[in-house]
Amino acid sequence: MNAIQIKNVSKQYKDVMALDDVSFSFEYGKIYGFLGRNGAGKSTLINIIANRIFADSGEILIDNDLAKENMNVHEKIFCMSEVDLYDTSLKIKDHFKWIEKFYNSFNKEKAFEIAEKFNLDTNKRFKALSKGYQSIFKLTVALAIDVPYVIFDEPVLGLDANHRELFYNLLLKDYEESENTIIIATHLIEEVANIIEEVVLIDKGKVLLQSNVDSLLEMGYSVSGPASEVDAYCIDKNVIGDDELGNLKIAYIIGKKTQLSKESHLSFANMNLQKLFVKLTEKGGN
Ligand SMILES: Nc1ncnc2c1ncn2[C@@H]1O[C@H](COP(=O)(O)OP(=O)(O)OP(=O)(O)O)[C@@H](O)[C@H]1O
Repeated sequence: MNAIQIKNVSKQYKDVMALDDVSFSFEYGKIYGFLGRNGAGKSTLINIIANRIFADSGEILIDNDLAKENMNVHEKIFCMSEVDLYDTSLKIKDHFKWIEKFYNSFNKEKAFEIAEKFNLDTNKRFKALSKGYQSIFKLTVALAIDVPYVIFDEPVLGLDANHRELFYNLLLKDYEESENTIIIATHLIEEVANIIEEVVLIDKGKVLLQSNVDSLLEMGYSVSGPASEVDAYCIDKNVIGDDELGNLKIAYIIGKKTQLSKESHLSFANMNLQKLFVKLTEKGGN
């Protein structure tokens, strides 16, 4: 079922076409990776879905209702983004009290529980938090709001590895319990590869690819071993990238695996999705 339908949406900033006739749908109850390089148009589309800015043309439907300036629709969506919408001089615990007044679906007790898991000091003022903890506060709010559509724009920027893992674990636990639609916009595919089911890849304002993760992984594979053997194996293959460490090499290949000889020292593994995306979006330079 199509939950969020994006129909022919365009948005131009002076000479930049941030979104160019974009059409696709986010289906109900899935976790999406909304991917693209810096400046691809991810935040622009999210801000249009969240009614923070308006498209020049096209429309967004949410559960078949037009989203533009429609409060009924927007009670179904929460968007955690980098934009600071919070009063920076307020203490975190007071933010939770305010948010509870504005959002029926905000569970304050749950927010305090999540804050404790992250060791977020709720007696501190927002402006006194480190950059990482400011992000954690915003994630905490998003995780404590139970709406059908939750959008995260670069959620783990500034978080250390432990806090990233904690965030992903909490997100997955919520998802399993609620089956809400979750959209994670990021340029770090490998970060989210283990938790997302579907990928929408956007580049220069256009959708390049929409696929489920399993199909993407089936597009190719990686081969590793002694550099000279990897090079020999790759001669007639579609290699999209490689990494070397001393005499060892790993190459990323699009296509089907071919049989290795018994004497071979090579081994196969999954495609690296980040390499695949770099390849798919590399035309046009940096
Ligand atoms: N308010 C604005 N004024 C002018 N240009 C803008 C504005 N907002 C976005 N753009 C431009 O539109 C394009 C898309 O930007 P957008 O922020 O949507 O990309 P993004 O995919 O979210 O990138 P990032 O991962 O770097 O956040 C970029 O070229 C950007 O410079």
